[in-house]
Amino acid sequence: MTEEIARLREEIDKVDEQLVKLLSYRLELSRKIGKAKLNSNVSVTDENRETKVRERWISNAKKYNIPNSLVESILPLIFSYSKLVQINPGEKEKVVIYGYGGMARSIVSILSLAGHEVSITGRDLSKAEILANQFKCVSMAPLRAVDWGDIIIFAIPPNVILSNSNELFSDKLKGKVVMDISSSKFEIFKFLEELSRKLEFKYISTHPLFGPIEYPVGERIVIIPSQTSSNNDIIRIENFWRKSGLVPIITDVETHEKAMAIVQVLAHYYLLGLSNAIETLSLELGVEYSNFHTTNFRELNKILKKVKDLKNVIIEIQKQNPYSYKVRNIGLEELKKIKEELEGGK
Ligand SMILES: C=C(O[C@@H]1C=C(C(=O)O)C=C[C@H]1O)C(=O)O
Repeated sequence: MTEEIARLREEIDKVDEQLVKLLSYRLELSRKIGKAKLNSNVSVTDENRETKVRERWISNAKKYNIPNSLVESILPLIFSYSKLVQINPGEKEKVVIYGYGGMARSIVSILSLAGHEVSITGRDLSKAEILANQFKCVSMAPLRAVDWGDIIIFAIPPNVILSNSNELFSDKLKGKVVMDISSSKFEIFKFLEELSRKLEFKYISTHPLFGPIEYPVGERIVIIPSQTSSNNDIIRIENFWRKSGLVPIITDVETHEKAMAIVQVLAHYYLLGLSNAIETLSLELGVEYSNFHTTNFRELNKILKKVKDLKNVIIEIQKQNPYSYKVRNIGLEELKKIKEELEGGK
């Protein structure tokens, strides 16, 4: 490395620190604005103000010779965190997260930031404790946690819920709101609705429409009411998620499964096929293609990598969704049609 590069990198390190410091200061100002809004009953999002801020960024970008696309990627993130620090959950809930995997982590990050009291539990308490320490919440043994909390979220795979229900669900859940986060609802919904009638808990099915990311600010979460959740329970949970920074979508099991048949089952089927075909073709043609990635292929590769990392979940969704068979048939038919079209019926 030349001396010049080393010196410039030192400069960059200083600039990076300034950037983080300024971001922190901007968030501090938002936090103060949030408090002032609370006292005057003004809502967190102010679209007119956001438009003005964006215009100022764009004109500054021009002045300092920065591409607009940089502003377009940074500013939405700044807005969402700026709004997140203004979030005051109003009613702070006592929330129990059962599980310590990627999705549990994602949900804990946003709930603790929004100021709820969060307790993490599960079979392996040392794992629960590690997650709890990361986000300044607590861990408790399962029975104690369920006794303590008002909202219980099972962030564990549906097959674990189904096969360990005797251990996981007890009459200690009576009167509490219980949610699961399974991707496919058909089987688990019926099972938990039945159980909620027996054990007298309020079952509200949910499905976060995001992967295991930290601080999923502004992402969507599906809410599916059951026969044991009242209108008031649904309003409470809708507010709970909204005020924690997510965007709730209320629907029913059937609509959810149909929508997931398209956005998950079909998309994953093609992506898995694409991933396998890439490997097969690369072997067949004897070509190492990694130096030839185009911009689109690079973006696609990021998605393919996620699909490979989550292969177990993806296969589970393919197995559970009631429309999977139909979806895959249509998927194949459409590929054939394109082939015929391209080859002129040859
Ligand atoms: C900080 C505010 O709250 C929100 C965040 C904004 C920002 O980060 O610039 C702008 C408008 C609001 O949607 C504000 O109202 O000024």
